[in-house]
Amino acid sequence: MSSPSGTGKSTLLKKLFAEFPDKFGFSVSINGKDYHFTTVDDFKKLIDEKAFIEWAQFSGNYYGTTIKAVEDVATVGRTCILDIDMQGVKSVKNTNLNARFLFLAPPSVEILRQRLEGRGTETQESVEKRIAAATAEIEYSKTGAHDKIIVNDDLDKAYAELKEFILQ
Ligand SMILES: Nc1ncnc2c1ncn2[C@@H]1O[C@H](COP(=O)(O)OP(=O)(O)OP(=O)(O)O)[C@@H](O)[C@H]1O
Repeated sequence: MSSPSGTGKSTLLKKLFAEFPDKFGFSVSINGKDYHFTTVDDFKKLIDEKAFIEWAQFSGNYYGTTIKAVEDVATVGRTCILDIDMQGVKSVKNTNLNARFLFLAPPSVEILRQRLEGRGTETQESVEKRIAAATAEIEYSKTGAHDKIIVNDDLDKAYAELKEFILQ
């Protein structure tokens, strides 16, 4: 699942997890639990072995999602939902994971801006950064890279469409 920041992905996923607490999983948990720690050397080895769907380095620490972590979610009978951006979508497309791609789109860039500002979590600078990234994400979604595009205008309607796509 990918969407520009501020579109409403967390809002919708929260509803989904509340309604279906045992059906889904993430490759890493949101709250910092369930992380798998390893040494930097081992992490670099995994990069060389192309074990990661995506990885990044922030302030000297490495973070990443391995293909195996996603497969592990499936082996316990859950569906793994990945919260990824367009780079992540491209990376997943390069794996053998049997993935389906969903893009959650804002009704317009103007409304996205209102949501980001309304959430009260962003500085003016970070709003501009997110809007610039959103424009690229929206352009990418027009290339047919996703199996489904849901426009999050009305929350209940978007949630119904999300359930229909994800449970099929
Ligand atoms: N359909 C909707 N109509 C109006 N407001 C909405 C709708 N969906 C979500 N919002 C509001 O928009 C704001 C952004 O939503 P949310 O935090 O879920 O976005 P997000 O896509 O998860 O962003 P991020 O990727 O930055 O975490 C929130 O204040 C949320 O309440």
